Amino acid sequence: MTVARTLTAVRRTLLGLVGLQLGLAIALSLVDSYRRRGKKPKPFPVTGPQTVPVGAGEITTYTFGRDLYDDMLAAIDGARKQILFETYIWKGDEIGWKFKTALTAAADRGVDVHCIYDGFANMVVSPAFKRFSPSLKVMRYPIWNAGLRVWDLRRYGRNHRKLLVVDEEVAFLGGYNIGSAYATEWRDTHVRITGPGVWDVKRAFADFWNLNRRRRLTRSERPLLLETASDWDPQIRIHRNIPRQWNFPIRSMYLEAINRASRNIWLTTAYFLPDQDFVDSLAEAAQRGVDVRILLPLKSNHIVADWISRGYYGQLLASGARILRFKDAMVHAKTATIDGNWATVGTANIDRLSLQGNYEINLEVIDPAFAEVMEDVFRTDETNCLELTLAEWEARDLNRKFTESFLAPLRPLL
Ligand SMILES: O=P(O)(O)OC[C@H](O)CO
Repeated sequence: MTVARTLTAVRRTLLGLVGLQLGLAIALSLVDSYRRRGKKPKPFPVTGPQTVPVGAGEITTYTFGRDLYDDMLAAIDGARKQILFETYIWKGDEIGWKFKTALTAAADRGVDVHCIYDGFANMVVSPAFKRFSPSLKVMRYPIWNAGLRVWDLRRYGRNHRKLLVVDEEVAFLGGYNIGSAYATEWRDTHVRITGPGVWDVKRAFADFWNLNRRRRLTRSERPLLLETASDWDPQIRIHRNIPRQWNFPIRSMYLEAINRASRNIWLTTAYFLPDQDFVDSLAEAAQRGVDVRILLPLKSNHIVADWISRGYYGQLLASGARILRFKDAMVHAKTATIDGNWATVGTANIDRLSLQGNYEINLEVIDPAFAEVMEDVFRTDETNCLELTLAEWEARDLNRKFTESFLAPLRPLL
């Protein structure tokens, strides 16, 4: 056989394998969505909004969408000067309309309202919903943002952030997208902050707006938010992934905190597809005696992500880490708390798309009172979890082991 024939055979085999993997992924998704038809998630335990003072401001933690949306809408209704609103998903349903109506009313009474939503995430939302009053300044982050620079990987990140800033006074950020199902059916975590941290969230919005605006500024126009902050709050940091600047601090933030943990790491994530270094850090923490708990959905809304995620369970369980699976509803939170001191709440999932691909925003807080709230939330979630033991994991059937291994090469895509 000539070299050329061998290369052709290898190429066909590889293409065939990739085709089979994608085919299996599609088949799993179709079967899963068929099985879910008409099924409603069950209620789950939640903690009410809890507020603690941190530095010169306060942080309120939300774990139930309806509580959060009520407070966000009240803040929009009370705005006097400016609203900055940014979301990955903005459904055209009852909750989506409530936000659209409140934002439009604010703009109509003279408030300066800026909105950003992601074009790709809202492709299925009706075009009528996506027509806005001219009183609102709206940016649809485009589906294709690379233009003719197809080779430029910095232009492929999605805008996955979810935030709201009202005047100088209050900022919200966290895992919640905007939609009716998230109000009651999904377990998620968001925070409301006051104090110097608000400026950082405002800066995050303004930088994205200025970086991605389509139209050049006229001579008389100024970029959004030229002024700088006057205060530093040592307990609070806002970290932003900015793919356009190839800047991904949220992964580093996690790794640094995990690597210095001495007592506990309690991590909650909707999708768990970390890189090997991330898994190693968690496993090493467990091996040095840290109480590592990873809380995930038993079944998320993306079944292929669940299958691929399972590929990491063996190493983690063998290291002593515990895996807790939230049952009967989707847990979509992106949070962690460490050693009763450190905590993060944000938009970044523990997967490649979030940690090395998309625009994201996470709050990092070093404060025992806030860490205690986050531990309280975690304990409440644990009451709705099934723990997966190493013995159970090792006893799973061959079909499952085969599917996990077969889908493993798709990991870098997610
Ligand atoms: O990308 P996230 O974390 O906001 O989750 C969104 C849902 O997966 C939509 O299907």
